[in-house]
Amino acid sequence: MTELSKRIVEAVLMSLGESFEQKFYDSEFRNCHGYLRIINYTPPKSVTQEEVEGLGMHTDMSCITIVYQDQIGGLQVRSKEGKWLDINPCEETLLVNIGDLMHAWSNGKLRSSEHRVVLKRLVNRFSLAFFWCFEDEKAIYAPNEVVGEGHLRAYKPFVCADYLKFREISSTNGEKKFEKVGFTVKDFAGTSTD
Ligand SMILES: O=C(O)CCC(=O)C(=O)O
Ligand SMILES: [Fe+2]
Repeated sequence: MTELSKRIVEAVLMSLGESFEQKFYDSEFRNCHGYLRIINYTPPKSVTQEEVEGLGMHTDMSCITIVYQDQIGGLQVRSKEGKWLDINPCEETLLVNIGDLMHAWSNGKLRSSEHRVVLKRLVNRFSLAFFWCFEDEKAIYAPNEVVGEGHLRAYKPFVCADYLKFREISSTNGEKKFEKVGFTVKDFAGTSTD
């Protein structure tokens, strides 16, 4: 997974600018680390509504997240226009989400994916999510070349661990957030109020 994450980050950097993977991989992403979350969703015994919340709407606190979901499906990603799109399970296919850390580092050029899990069937669902993150002590500051001439800086510099702490403290503690994303890096370090 480590090797795959590195390759994906390099590809993502290439998408931001010519030779950006050579310019920025070693200096910025060399000390990234990952952790794997194994999630088992047990549905309620009976449901009255069509869709049951499996995992509330959120953004990931990672640079990228690699997700495997089983054949049950249920993962949804929100489009820029606010429409929920089903990510249908596909054999031997992994999904990559951009997370908040990459969002801030890229000055918002790469959008942190807003996603959730809905349980549409009364069966167990299983997924694996591998979070690839900056080291805790890293100061996240979009390089000038990434921001680009004539563009405003959308995020103040911040230390990774401080953002993780902020999310922990401001998490909604079980409150329903199916339709609300909760706090993100915009609330923590955004320079504008929109
Ligand atoms: O279970 C899934 O498909 C997604 C899990 C997820 O988004 C997360 O753990 O952050
Ligand atoms: Fe997630």
